[in-house]
Amino acid sequence: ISEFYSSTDHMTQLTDIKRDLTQSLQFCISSLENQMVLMKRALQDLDSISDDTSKDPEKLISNPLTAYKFIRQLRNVGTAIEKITKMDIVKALAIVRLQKFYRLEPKDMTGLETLSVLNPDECFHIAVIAHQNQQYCCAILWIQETVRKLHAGAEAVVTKQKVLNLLISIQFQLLNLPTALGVTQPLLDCEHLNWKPKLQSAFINNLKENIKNWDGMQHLITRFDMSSLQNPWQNGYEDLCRGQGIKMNPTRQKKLVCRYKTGQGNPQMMYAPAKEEEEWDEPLILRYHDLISLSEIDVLKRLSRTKLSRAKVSDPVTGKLISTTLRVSKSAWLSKDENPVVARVNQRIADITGLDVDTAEDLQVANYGIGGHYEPHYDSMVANGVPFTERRIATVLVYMSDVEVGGSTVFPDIGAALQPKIGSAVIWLNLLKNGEEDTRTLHAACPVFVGSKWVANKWIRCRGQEFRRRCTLSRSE
Ligand SMILES: O=C(O)CCC(=O)C(=O)O
Ligand SMILES: [Fe+2]
Repeated sequence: ISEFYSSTDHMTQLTDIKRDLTQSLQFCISSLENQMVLMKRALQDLDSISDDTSKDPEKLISNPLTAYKFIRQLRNVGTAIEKITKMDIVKALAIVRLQKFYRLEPKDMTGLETLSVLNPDECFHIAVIAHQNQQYCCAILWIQETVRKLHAGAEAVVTKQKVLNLLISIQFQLLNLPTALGVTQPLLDCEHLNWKPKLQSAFINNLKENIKNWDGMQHLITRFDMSSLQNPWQNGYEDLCRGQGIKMNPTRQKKLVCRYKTGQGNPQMMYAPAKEEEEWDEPLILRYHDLISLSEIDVLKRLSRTKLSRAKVSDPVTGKLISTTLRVSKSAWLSKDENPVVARVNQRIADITGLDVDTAEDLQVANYGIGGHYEPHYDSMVANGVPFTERRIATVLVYMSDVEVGGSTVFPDIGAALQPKIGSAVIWLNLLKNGEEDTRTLHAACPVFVGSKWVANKWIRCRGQEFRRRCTLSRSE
């Protein structure tokens, strides 16, 4: 301050500073007041859902729409705004992914549960997120839903202008000429050099026209054929997730059997035979029922909860672990020294496979939320260029939950789909007898639609199996 006294010029600067400070304070106060209003409203919203939440929290978060709504409401409370804002975008994106995947319209989704009906603002928010992610068809479907709700008289903050604005920009991006031209026509009349305000006013006039004809607008909002949402190179994978395209004829199916497996002289297996079921013949995929108990599952979940972090995949170019939308789940590694239950599960896997698990990777527990998935991939690590001994000869996938809807493990190449069943484990070999990758083992985890999916992976390596599963020079024998 003493520095400012030394010249009048600096004093005038002080008045500028005073003005700036006043303006910023006013701005802060008004935005805080706005936030207060939002927070009070959110509090009311939270109060109105608290009964359902405390009654059955799992149920609330296991439905894509109620989970999304819940997170939206939490976001408004104001604490950790940034973190929670990201979460509700992630949830909105998950809804868009599910919708594309299972070819659903918003009304099919909102019909899932009467509780979960979204308000027009929430529908519009999903439309905005879909638009930002270039999912134009989904965005239009959510605009339709917003319009439907506004027409039904639902209360909303979103204005008709906003909805139309978004619709028009999507129509442009989709090159939907009839609608797009309706907006651009007035622009052709602009002759003056000063084009920007003209352009804006033409746009706004057109918007006003549209708003006048709001009731007629519904017909302008075209209906979309959901089959156009299909992504051609994911064909088969998506079908299998929807329960279509399973390639198993009755003659083959009849040959699949169940048996009690007593092991080759393994005393553990003689006392407690494993319930083995053939899920698939070529290549062989086996399922072991009741491989782990509910209480063991509880322990594994508890051990991983504190450690769960976003699952990564290895970058095919650099080999580094990266997080991508190809794999959306959280995972944690559990070592056998951590808890006797981990060691016990490892031992049971050794017993049923007859393979050496001392050389295997730690147990990897994974949890998929709604929309969580893993796109088609191989587990073998052959493509990652790891030495032969480190390749994953076998995968043991333990299901630690049932999944209400979605979440199957599918094999697009062979047309197989495996349903998660709590306590059971499925097993397949990723390598042929000569050590090459068995390309039929390409597999994926379908997006979870309703529920939460828990699995544990045990990847068994080649090292240690030299005398248990001998190599050959040919592919099969
Ligand atoms: O969760 C599933 O169904 C499959 C998971 C999987 O393939 C993996 O983690 O490598
Ligand atoms: Fe896998």
